[in-house]
Amino acid sequence: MSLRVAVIGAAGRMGQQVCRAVGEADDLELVGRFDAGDELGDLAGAEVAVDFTVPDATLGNVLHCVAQGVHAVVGTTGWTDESLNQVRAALAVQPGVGVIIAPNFAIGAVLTMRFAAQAARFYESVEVIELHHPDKVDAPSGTAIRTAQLIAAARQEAGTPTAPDATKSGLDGARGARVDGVPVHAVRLRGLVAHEEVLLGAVGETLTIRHDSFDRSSFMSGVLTGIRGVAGHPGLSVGLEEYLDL
Ligand SMILES: NC(=O)C1=CN([C@@H]2O[C@H](COP(=O)(O)OP(=O)(O)OC[C@H]3O[C@@H](n4cnc5c(N)ncnc54)[C@H](OP(=O)(O)O)[C@@H]3O)[C@@H](O)[C@H]2O)C=CC1
Ligand SMILES: O=C(O)C1=N[C@H](C(=O)O)C[C@H](O)C1
Repeated sequence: MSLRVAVIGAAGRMGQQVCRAVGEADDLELVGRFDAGDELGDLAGAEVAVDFTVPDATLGNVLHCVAQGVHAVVGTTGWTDESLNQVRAALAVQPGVGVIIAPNFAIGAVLTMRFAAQAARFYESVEVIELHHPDKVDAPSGTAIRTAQLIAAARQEAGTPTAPDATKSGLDGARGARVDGVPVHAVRLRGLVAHEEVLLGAVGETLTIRHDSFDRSSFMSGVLTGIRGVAGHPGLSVGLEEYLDL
């Protein structure tokens, strides 16, 4: 028997790819497509809903899914500690329901975050650069924010000193945005899809960890892992790594 799946944001760049990937999977059945303005209702009887919408809408969509007892696989960005806690509170009264919120479903991006966190304590300096298509509405990317948070946490745990930076004057924004103290720079360029570089520097050497998604098909294997795994992971999981044996 196939797992019934609904897609929210189905007409979007990611939503269209997810609908295709679900439609092509023998063990999954696409039962509903929802877009802006649609009533989610009972999510067309889906057991799992996938959300690739916009930061302003995703929390409401996920809370609706949880209230309906529908598992949720979420790729939309814009999550904060506060909105994640609202999901945890909703899940507390719906035992058995699973939600996975992952800033990036591409395996290379998951590994980049992991490798960057491993490397971070060995280098004096670290900066993150994310590069995306110019139709992206948020900056920096959710992946870059999460990468910087993981780097900062690893450095704090290891007692790594703050990275050196003698900048005293200059133009606003020239040093990027700070995420937990880590500089994050966002590039928007026609021709790109989704790319990230973590630059690490020590005396006499640098290490660059780079991931490139050249096509949105790169996210589909991870999304399908989320869809197939979410019922077996009740509660909130943040990051695809929680489903992988890393
Ligand atoms: N985790 C991951 O691996 C990835 C995450 N993303 C993230 O996914 C999100 C979507 O990206 P992308 O597909 O490129 O964006 P798009 O703008 O192409 O798609 C978003 C879709 O959601 C629709 N939408 C807006 N509001 C609602 C709502 N309230 N209910 C239902 N649908 C709604 C939009 O409709 P309309 O245009 O009519 O407003 C649009 O069709 C972004 O946050 C992006 O950062 C992207 C790629 C990979
Ligand atoms: O909007 C995108 O395209 C992407 N969004 C996600 C993010 O903000 O990290 C994931 C990936 O970078 C593509």
